[in-house]
Amino acid sequence: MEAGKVTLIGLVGKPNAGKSTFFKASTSSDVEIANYPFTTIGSNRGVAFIRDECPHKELDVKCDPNNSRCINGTRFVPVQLIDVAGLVPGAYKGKGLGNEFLDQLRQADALIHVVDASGSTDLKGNPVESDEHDPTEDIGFLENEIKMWLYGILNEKWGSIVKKVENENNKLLDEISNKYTGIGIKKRSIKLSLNKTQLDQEKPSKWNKSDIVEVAEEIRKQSKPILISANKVDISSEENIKKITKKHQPTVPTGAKAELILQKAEKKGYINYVPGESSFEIIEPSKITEEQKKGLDFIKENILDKYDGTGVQKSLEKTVRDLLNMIVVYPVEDESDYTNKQGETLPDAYLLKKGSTPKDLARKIHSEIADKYLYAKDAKSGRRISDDTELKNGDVIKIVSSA
Ligand SMILES: Nc1nc2c(ncn2[C@@H]2O[C@H](COP(=O)(O)OP(=O)(O)OP(=O)(O)O)[C@@H](O)[C@H]2O)c(=O)[nH]1
Repeated sequence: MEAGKVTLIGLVGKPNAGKSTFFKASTSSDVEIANYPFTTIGSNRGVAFIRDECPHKELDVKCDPNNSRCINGTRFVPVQLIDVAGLVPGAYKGKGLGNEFLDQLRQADALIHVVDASGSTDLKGNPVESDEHDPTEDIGFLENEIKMWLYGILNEKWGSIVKKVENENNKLLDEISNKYTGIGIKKRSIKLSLNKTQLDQEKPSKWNKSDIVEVAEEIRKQSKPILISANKVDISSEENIKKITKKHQPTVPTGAKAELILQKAEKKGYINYVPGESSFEIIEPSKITEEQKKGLDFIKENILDKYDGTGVQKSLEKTVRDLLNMIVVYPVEDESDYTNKQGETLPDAYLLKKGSTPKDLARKIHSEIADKYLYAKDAKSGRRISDDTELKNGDVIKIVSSA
């Protein structure tokens, strides 16, 4: 991921799986975070949030968040969500995945695949009798689409790749990286993928089609990891959820519609509810109708209690934390009181890859701060830390630079 770039999650799924519902439920919450200035970026782009325990509690200070929000000690750190439209099964065989689809796919760091776990819609999203369609079929097809798209890019130029490696002594890693630079796949991902396959990188002329496909699949896993959101849990059989979970990890059982209903009830002042939590509280029971009470009870019993929440927030957080391996770090300019130049306490929260060093954090803040980086301090202990220190989730760090 490039320095300074906001983490971008692509939302994909066949028509009718509940993608728009998931998108709306993740990006239009009316809880205080909604005042965030760029919650709606465009028709299909929005800001969603990852929760983290705000260090203000541990440090016993009052925070003034700038690039994020703090609600009752929970910091909501922004990520971008893009609703990737136009997924059609088998497209790669014919005219190829739609241009718009590919363009948005290129930008995404990871994907959440919203699957209709109830089996009530077929591969194209048309309604069928409940449970008639096997939802696990939907999973394989998306992975296959992306894999074959990546394979196609390599296969088209395979002859020249082989020549460059075997006749001109170029490295296979460099040659493959060149083919994928336009679609934003990092050399590091390709290196990991090639090593994983254990194919002979000096003799690509010996590779057959399935070897190239194997490499494409490894690159897919590294560069576009997928989380399955097994949606419509309220009308899905437990067996379907189990089948999907068995076929793909990670899978999160999700009730996107329930999440939206809870947020609406919160907006109307009927309940207290914060997205991601596994319970809500009815504010004034006399204000809601018997029907509404029944609906809320249904959500509590069949979704919140059973799956520990609606799964929308969990899907986003698992994608960022487990698939993208990210941590939250809090940079400050004055380590004695954890403030920036404006005197705001713990103003910013940044997402960084696990294994990031203080200099990576500097790069995320500003290229000039990175260029003129001198050293870093752990604000919690007040001690200077070495340049190769691996930052931890929740670290509060001061970067000293001559900028
Ligand atoms: N029972 C149930 N229905 C849901 C859930 N999430 C979405 N739906 C319904 O499924 C239908 C399709 O939802 P959308 O969010 O429009 O689906 P989509 O995937 O965006 O579909 P396209 O816009 O056609 O691509 C709607 O009637 C939703 O109300 C859920 O968790 N449970």
